[in-house]
Amino acid sequence: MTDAVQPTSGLSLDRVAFSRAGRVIIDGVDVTLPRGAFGALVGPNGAGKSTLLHLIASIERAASGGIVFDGAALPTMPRRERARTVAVAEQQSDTELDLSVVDVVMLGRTPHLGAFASASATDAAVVRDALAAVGAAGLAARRFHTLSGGERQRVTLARALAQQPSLLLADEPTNHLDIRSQLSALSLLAELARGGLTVLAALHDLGHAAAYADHVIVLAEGRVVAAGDPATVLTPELVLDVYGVRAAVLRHPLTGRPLLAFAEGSPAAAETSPTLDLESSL
Ligand SMILES: Nc1ncnc2c1ncn2[C@@H]1O[C@H](COP(=O)(O)OP(=O)(O)OP(=O)(O)O)[C@@H](O)[C@H]1O
Repeated sequence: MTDAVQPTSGLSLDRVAFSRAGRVIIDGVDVTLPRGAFGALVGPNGAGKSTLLHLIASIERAASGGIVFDGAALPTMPRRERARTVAVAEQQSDTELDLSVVDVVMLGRTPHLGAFASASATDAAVVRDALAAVGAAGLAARRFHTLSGGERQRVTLARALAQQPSLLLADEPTNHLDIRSQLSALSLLAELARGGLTVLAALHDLGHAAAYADHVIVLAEGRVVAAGDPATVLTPELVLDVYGVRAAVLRHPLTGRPLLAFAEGSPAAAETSPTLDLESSL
């Protein structure tokens, strides 16, 4: 099941394909994500999530297919314009950068600076706001390479936010974060999406996708096997098919959103893993 509706604005991928060393990694992927939506890209290890984000950001070039954002083809967009449009927060940030945190986040302002122009008070304010948004204001004066994994993750997200993009791609933005920071990062992304930013985040945690995303895209072996709203897509059958894991889908007692519980087991046992309403199951 894939979305058939083409949005007038937002992200649209049309039969995107990519191979590496003769092996097909992305195999005719269609994606539709309206502007201001928080999309979660999920799928098993090696499914092609990071590769797809790289193709959208033009870090790598698709062999074929269309990648369009707000009506403009991203791969052929002038580099500087693309850098003002799309930002990527990667999971593996440059750990050896011997720069202060403020300078790392200021790198996000590069596409907005004139040639040879130095950062303005506005740039400094954007950097400050980005650090505050990710809860990292207190790290501003630190050297980036001295930060912990979770601190780097937040600063990397701040650098992407400082770019003030219209499309934010985040590769496992909760990796390395403690539970409170995971939830803050996800609610920040959801809030930014409500403000009009289009967000596509590769997430491993299906529970996070269910709890925060407007739209879930499931990738397996380089293909989209399901896409749509979390409650429709994240079913026990889908989880079993794609991950080989039994799942029960409950209703979160605090938020009303889907809540997934997992168990290893045989497909036969999965027949007893229905979609449940937590309140009715208690
Ligand atoms: N540099 C490379 N050379 C050869 N194959 C690669 C390279 N990078 C990735 N691949 C392969 O491409 C496929 C997709 O990888 P990708 O990193 O996009 O998957 P992913 O869904 O992000 O995985 P994970 O959840 O493990 O991060 C995998 O089979 C991987 O082994």
